[in-house]
Amino acid sequence: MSVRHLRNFIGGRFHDGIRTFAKHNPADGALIAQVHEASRDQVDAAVAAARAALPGWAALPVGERTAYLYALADGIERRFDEFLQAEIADTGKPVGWASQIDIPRGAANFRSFAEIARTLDMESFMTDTPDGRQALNYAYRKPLGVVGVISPWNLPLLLFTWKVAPALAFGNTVVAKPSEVTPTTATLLAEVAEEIGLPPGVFNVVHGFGPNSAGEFITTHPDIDGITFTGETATGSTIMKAVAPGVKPVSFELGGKNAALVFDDADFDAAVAGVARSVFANCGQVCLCTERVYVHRPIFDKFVSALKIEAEKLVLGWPMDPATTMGPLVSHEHRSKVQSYLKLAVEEGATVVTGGGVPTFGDARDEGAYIQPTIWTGLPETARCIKEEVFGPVCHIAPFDTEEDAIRMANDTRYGLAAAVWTTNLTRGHRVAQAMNVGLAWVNCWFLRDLRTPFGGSGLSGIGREGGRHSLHFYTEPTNVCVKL
Ligand SMILES: NC(=O)c1ccc[n+]([C@@H]2O[C@H](COP(=O)([O-])OP(=O)(O)OC[C@H]3O[C@@H](n4cnc5c(N)ncnc54)[C@H](O)[C@@H]3O)[C@@H](O)[C@H]2O)c1
Ligand SMILES: O=C/C=C/C=C(\O)C(=O)O
Repeated sequence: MSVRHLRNFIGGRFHDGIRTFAKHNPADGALIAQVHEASRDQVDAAVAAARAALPGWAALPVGERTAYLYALADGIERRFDEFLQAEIADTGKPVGWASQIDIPRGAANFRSFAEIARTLDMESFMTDTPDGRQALNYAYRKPLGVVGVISPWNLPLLLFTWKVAPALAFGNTVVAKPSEVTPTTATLLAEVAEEIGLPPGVFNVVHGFGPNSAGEFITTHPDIDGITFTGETATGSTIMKAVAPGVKPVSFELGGKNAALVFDDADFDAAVAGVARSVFANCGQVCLCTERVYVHRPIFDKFVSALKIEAEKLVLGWPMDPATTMGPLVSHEHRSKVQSYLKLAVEEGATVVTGGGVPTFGDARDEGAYIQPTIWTGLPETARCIKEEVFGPVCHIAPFDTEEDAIRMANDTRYGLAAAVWTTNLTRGHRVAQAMNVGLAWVNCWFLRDLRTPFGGSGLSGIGREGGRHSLHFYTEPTNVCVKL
C-alpha cells in the first residue's frame, strides 16, 4: 500500500502541518501514512474558521443543514471500501467487524442525528400567574458554538462521527482531532466534506497528539465553547483542568471495567457466545467490553470450560481475511501495556485458563501487535487486574452464590460504564440491570445500540450522556423565554 499524506482540513482546505509523524499498520508494522501535525497557529486558524462559519451554519433552515448530514452519510457509503481499508490498516481490526460495525455506524451517526434534529420538539409550559392570567414558557435552543471534538483509536470513525454528527446537526461548528494512532478515516471524512461542498469552516480536522500538541491547543483555546471527549479517564481529568479556567462544558466518555453477570437460569449457549463476544470483540478494545465475569456457582466450572473453548476457537489472522475473528491490538505500545497486565495477573495469583502471552506465526504477523485471548480465574476482588482497565482481550471469571453477591461484586468498581446480565428470568433481568451502577445495562445482549438512547457512564467512566435528545442537551444552550399572556 502506498504511503498516504494525511493533512489538516482547515477552513475547507487541506494544509501541510509543521512536521509529520509516521503511522504504521499494527498487523505487520508496515508504514502506511505520514501524518501532518498541526501547529498551534493552525489550530488557531481552525478555531477562527469555525467561528466565522458559525452564524451562517446555525442560521440555515434545519432541512438544509441536515441535507449536508445525509450527504456526508451518502459520501461515506460511496467510498465504503476505502473507509474500510483505511480503518483496518490503521487499527488491525478484522474486516468482518469493521464492515458491520465501524463504517456503517459512521454513516448511521450522520443519518440518525439529522433525523433527530429534523423532528425535535420544544420544551414548553403554560404557567398560571398570580393575577389569574397565564404565561407561556419555552426553551429556545441555540447551538453551543464552536465545539472541540477529541476522539480515541479503538472505534475511530464510529466515535469521531458520534460526536461530529450531533454537533453539526444542532448547528455547531467543529474543530476535531482524531487519535494520532488512527488518523486516516477522519481525513477521508474531511475529503467527503469537501466533495459534498460542506461550507468551509463548518468542520475542521487537525492532527496531532495530546500534550503540547493539537489536543492541548484545542482544550486550552479561549474561543472554543465546549469539549466533547472520548478516551482514557486520566486524559479526561487533564482536559477538565485545561477547560476549568474558562468554565467550559464537557462531555466525557471514558474508560470502564465492565461486568457480565451469568445466572444459572441463563440460556447457557447464548450466554457463552454473548460473553465471548463482549470480552474478545475488537480484541477487547471497546470501552464497553467485559473484563469481569461473575458466574453463578452451579454453572461456574462448565462456563469456564465453555468460554475457554470459545477463546481458543478465535482465529488470529490477517485483518483482511474474512475468516479472521481477532486481529492485533492497535499498537505495540498498547500491547506492552496489556502484556504488563498479563504478567501482573500471574504475580497477583491468577490461574491462567487460556492465553497469557504473545502468539507466534512464522510470518510477517510476528511484526504485528498480536496477543492471545486470555482468561483468568482465582484472583481476589481486590487485585489490580480486577480494578484497572486493561483494554485488551482478557477477562477474569469469578463465582457468586447469590444475586446480592453478584450485584455487590459487579458494582465494586470506581468505573460505571456498562454491564451485561444473562438470565431467562425476566424479573431478575430487570431487577439486576436496574441495580447496576452504570450508564448502560444490557440484558441477554451486549453493544446492541439504538442511537436515541442515553449513552455514557458514571464515576470514572465519564460525565454526561450523549445520544438522541441527550446529545441535544450538550450541543445546545437553552434560552428560556417567558411570555406573559
Ligand atoms: N466511554 C466510552 O464511550 C469510550 C469509548 C471509547 C474508548 N474509551 C476509552 O478510551 C481509552 C482508549 O483510547 P485512547 O488510548 O485513544 O485514549 P487517550 O485518552 O489516550 O486518547 C484519546 C484522545 O485524547 C487525545 N489526548 C491525549 N492527551 C491529551 C491532552 N492532554 N489534551 C487533549 N487531548 C489529549 C489523544 O491524542 C486522543 O485523540 C480507553 O480507556 C477506553 O475505555 C471510552
Ligand atoms: O469504545 C467505546 C464504544 C462506544 C460506542 C459508542 O459511542 C456508540 O455505540 O455510540
